[in-house]
Amino acid sequence: MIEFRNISKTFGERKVLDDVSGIFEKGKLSLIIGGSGTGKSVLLKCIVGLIKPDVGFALYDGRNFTEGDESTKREIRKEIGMLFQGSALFDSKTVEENVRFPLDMLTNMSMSEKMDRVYFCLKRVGLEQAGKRMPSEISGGMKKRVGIARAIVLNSQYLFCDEPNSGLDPLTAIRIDELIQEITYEYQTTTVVVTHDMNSVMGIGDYIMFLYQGKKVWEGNKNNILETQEPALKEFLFCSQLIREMRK
Ligand SMILES: Nc1ncnc2c1ncn2[C@@H]1O[C@H](COP(=O)(O)OP(=O)(O)OP(=O)(O)O)[C@@H](O)[C@H]1O
Repeated sequence: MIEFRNISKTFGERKVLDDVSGIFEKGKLSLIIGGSGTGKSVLLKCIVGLIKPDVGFALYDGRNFTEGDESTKREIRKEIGMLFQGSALFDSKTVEENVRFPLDMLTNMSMSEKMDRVYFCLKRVGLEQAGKRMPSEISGGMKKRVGIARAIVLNSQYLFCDEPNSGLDPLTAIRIDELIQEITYEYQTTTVVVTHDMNSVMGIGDYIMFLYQGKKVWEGNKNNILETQEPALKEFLFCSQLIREMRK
C-alpha cells in the first residue's frame, strides 16, 4: 500500500499540485486521471521520488520515501517498477538485454540466474520468442510488453505506469490493460496508472482519483464513476459524442 499526504508543488508562480492526499492499495489497480496539464505526471513523479514536493510525503507500506533516510529510499527504489510513456527501451540493446538491465544494475545474481528470471518475465508477457530481437524490429504493443517485463523483473512490489496505452490501437491498448491487471492481481502489486483512456477507466479502475487544476476533486471506482455529480469530472467523461450516446 502507498499512502501519500498533503502533496503540494509549485513551479515558479504556478501551483501545479495543491494538497493532494490518497491511498493506493496492494493488489489493486489505482488510476490517476484528469485533463492535460492538471498535474498527473507531477504527482506520479512526487510519489516515485523523481520530484521533491514542496510539502507532503509518500509512505510505502509505512516507510517514508520522501523524507526517509538514504538506506530506506534505496530499499524502496529496488521494489519499484516503472513502465514509462513511450516504453523507453534502449534501442541498441536486444529485448533480452533491456529486460535484464535492472538485474545488471541492482543485483549480484549470476548470469544464468538473470537469464532464468528474464525469460520467466518475457514468457509472462507472451514474448519468450522475441528475446534476441531489437526494439526497432518489434511493434508498439510488443515494446510495451517488454517495458512491462522490465518493470516486473525485480519482483517489484510497486508498479507505476505512465500512459501505458499512448500510441496504441484500441484493441492492443485493451490487451496491455488486461496484462497490467493480471499482473497486479497475480503478484499482488500496488499498481498506479496515469491515463486519459476511457477504456482503461471503465475496464481496470479499481480505484480512480480525478485531478482538476492540481486538486483531487473526486475519488471512486469504475462502478460509480458514471454517476458522478462533480462538474469537472462530468465534462471530462462525457466530452465525446459516443460516450454521451452510450449513456443515454
Ligand atoms: N519540471 C517542471 N518545471 C516547470 N513546470 C513543470 C515541470 N513539470 C511539469 N510542469 C508543469 O506542470 C503542469 C502539470 O504537468 P503534468 O505533466 O503533471 O500534467 P499532466 O496532467 O500529466 O498532463 P498530460 O496529460 O498532458 O501529460 C504543466 O503546466 C507543466 O507544464
